[in-house]
Amino acid sequence: MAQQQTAPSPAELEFGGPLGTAALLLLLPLTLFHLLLTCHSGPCSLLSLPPELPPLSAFWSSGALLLLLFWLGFQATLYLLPMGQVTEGRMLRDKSHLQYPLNGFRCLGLTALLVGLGLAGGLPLGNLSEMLLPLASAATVTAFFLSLFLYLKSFTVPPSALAPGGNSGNPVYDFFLGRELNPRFGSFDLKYFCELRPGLMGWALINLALLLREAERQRGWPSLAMGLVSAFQFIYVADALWYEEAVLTTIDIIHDGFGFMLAFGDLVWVPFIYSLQAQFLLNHPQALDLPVAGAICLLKVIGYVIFRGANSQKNTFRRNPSDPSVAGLETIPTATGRHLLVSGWWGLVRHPNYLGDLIMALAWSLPCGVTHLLPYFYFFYFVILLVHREYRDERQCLQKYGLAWREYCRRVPYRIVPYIY
Ligand SMILES: NC(=O)C1=CN([C@@H]2O[C@H](COP(=O)(O)OP(=O)(O)OC[C@H]3O[C@@H](n4cnc5c(N)ncnc54)[C@H](OP(=O)(O)O)[C@@H]3O)[C@@H](O)[C@H]2O)C=CC1
Ligand SMILES: CC(C)CCC[C@@H](C)[C@H]1CC=C2C3=C(CC[C@@]21C)[C@@]1(C)CC[C@H](O)C(C)(C)[C@@H]1CC3
Repeated sequence: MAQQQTAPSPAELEFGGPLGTAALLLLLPLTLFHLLLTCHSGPCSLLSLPPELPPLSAFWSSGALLLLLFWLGFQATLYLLPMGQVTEGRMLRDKSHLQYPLNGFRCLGLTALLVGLGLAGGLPLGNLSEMLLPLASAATVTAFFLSLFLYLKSFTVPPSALAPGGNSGNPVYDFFLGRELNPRFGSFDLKYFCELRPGLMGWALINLALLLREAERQRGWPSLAMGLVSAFQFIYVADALWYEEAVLTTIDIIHDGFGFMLAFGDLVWVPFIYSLQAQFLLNHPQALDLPVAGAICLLKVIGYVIFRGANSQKNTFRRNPSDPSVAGLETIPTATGRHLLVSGWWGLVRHPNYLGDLIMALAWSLPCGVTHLLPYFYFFYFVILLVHREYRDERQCLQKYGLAWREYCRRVPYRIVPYIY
């Protein structure tokens, strides 16, 4: 029988409960626009207001909204193309499994091909770099309406389809966290689509537009710093789509509902905030020596090896514990029948994937030099996000695995950074 979903108690509410989430609903868009404006201002000071505000008309254009809707429709069409394999997600509370298409990398390839053809045909992609403000407004409005739709839709599904944490009964809190775990139209999975497609590829496209604009301004090649930032971040996007299946064992897919947090995160925060380093470099060019660039590349490789190794190891183990690549690892049995890895990457710290991601985040900021704080915004935000995420995950794992989780914490005492945290 399907297990009934009970509302979390006030002590279990996350992000500061209704008040905290109400504040975030306002603060997240404000931070976004503050950063976009600051990045384009001369002083580019993270801690003071941009010296002059553009007219209100600079924040909105119907052209930007149309472009955004076209992009979403285009990516949705690619998502629906019957290419590649289909895989099964984790067992749900009603004992069923959902099917997910694994065509993300091919969609990236097709998108790259069409953009390449467009550029060869004279597509002025660099112009996108001057449309970021109205595009970000259009994406914010879209994310808001999508979240409202998701919130209303969640009242039409059975309790077994709700996320463990998003049904407190408080409308603001539930709107923010998301009530339904896997909202779908037929086989079209809205959360899985948004998590990996329009935002991630949009981020890579914005970076490319900024790089092209910089190259145009310099009448030739982009700077080394811009080249490194764009290449590092493109690798991150391509990696996410190549290992698309691994997203099915992340917290976003297995635990969090689809609400404003993820809709805004996926469609707005990722493309417009994660491209801040490239935006900064277009407006504040930085010279980079080759040896420094080499050291930054090494840091990126170290981060990537840890990030990819840890995520793939956990994903393979969760999908097939007898796979030869993970079968020899030491594990702890839990009362749920699932085991916890206690050697390999997951024996180093309790969140080795966060460690690798943080190292990469630093490597994305360093090419921007050390004269400004703004390019490091992503790194500082990411430390806060991942520390908080780790804390949330620990709480959930303690609930899921009880004594076995305590034993894991005893055997692997550090959370993210060995011997430090
Ligand atoms: N760039 C960005 O903005 C962001 C990137 N990320 C990245 O996304 C990736 C996924 O992160 P996230 O979803 O937060 O968390 P994880 O992928 O680490 O998933 C956590 C889950 O993994 C399982 N798990 C934990 N420990 C073990 C163990 N020892 N053995 C086996 N399974 C274990 C548990 O689920 P269960 O036991 O139920 O399987 C736990 O709930 C990370 O690399 C992170 O850095 C995350 C957030 C933002
Ligand atoms: C601003 C809000 C308070 C928080 C928003 C958080 C979101 C931006 C992130 C939550 C988890 C994410 C993941 C990725 C992107 C950022 C968000 C949506 C991810 C798709 C990036 C690429 C990785 O390879 C991944 C492991 C697939 C990531 C999964 C989690």
